[in-house]
Amino acid sequence: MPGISETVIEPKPIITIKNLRKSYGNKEILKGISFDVFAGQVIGYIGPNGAGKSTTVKILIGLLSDYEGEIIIDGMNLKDDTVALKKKVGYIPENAEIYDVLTPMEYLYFVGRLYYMEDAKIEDRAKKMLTAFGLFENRHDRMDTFSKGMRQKVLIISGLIHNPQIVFFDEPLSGLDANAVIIFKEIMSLLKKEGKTIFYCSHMMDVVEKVSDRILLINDGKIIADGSFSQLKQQEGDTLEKIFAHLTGKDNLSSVADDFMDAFN
Ligand SMILES: Nc1ncnc2c1ncn2[C@@H]1O[C@H](COP(=O)(O)OP(=O)(O)OP(=O)(O)O)[C@@H](O)[C@H]1O
Repeated sequence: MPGISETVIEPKPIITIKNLRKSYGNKEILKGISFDVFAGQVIGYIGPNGAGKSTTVKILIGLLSDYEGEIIIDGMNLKDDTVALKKKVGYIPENAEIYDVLTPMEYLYFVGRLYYMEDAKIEDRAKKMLTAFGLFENRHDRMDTFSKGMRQKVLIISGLIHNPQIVFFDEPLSGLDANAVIIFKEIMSLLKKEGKTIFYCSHMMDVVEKVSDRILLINDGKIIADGSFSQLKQQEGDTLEKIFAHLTGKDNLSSVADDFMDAFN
């Protein structure tokens, strides 16, 4: 209608990272990273080995505090390190030190209580989640008798049990069997439907391609690509694997394999 101006509401970022730098000793790992993440986005965070993915995630969840730059999560400065902020965030690492003398139920009680959850809620969620992953029968077995994949499932549950708003997955599929990977992908899309923000680091390009709204590629401590899979595809190549190889300067991977095999000659 003429004369009436529409107010455009800009989406507010749930995570803002400004000029993030991190060094180990003299070696600079993150070289000034800046980006916003918006509520409900599924971010695929990819990059070569040693690029700085886990370092970024460890900073964002408050595990590493000696960084430069500014990080705001849901309006709170990460440096303030509040309990309120911790409750909003879930973290699922690749291989965590799990207290494996405990049983899954004991461990999940331990984790749930750290988030001030009520015991009845912990019991209910733990049982349902263990059942979904086929571990209900093992709920009172010590985890030092578990396979790698069984432990990883408990780890996934422990990162989600408090129903966090923002979830960081760092290569969470490590050791999971094919069925568990399917369940995991389904869980990811259900978490997304619930409006969770997901930050997902992985080398499994096919999964990243499918689940991410937006892909960030980090190489040598800098973000070198940022866009949806279809945007990256238009610019760089037809599969995420090829885009990854191209942008990280590794278009000649088969000759690298030839060089490796040459060692036998
Ligand atoms: N505690 C540490 N002390 C010294 N250097 C470290 C430490 N942790 C990581 N690094 C170094 O920081 C760099 C980035 O490591 P990071 O684990 O963030 O990489 P990544 O992208 O997650 O790699 P990957 O895909 O192999 O898991 C690597 O060179 C690694 O050696």
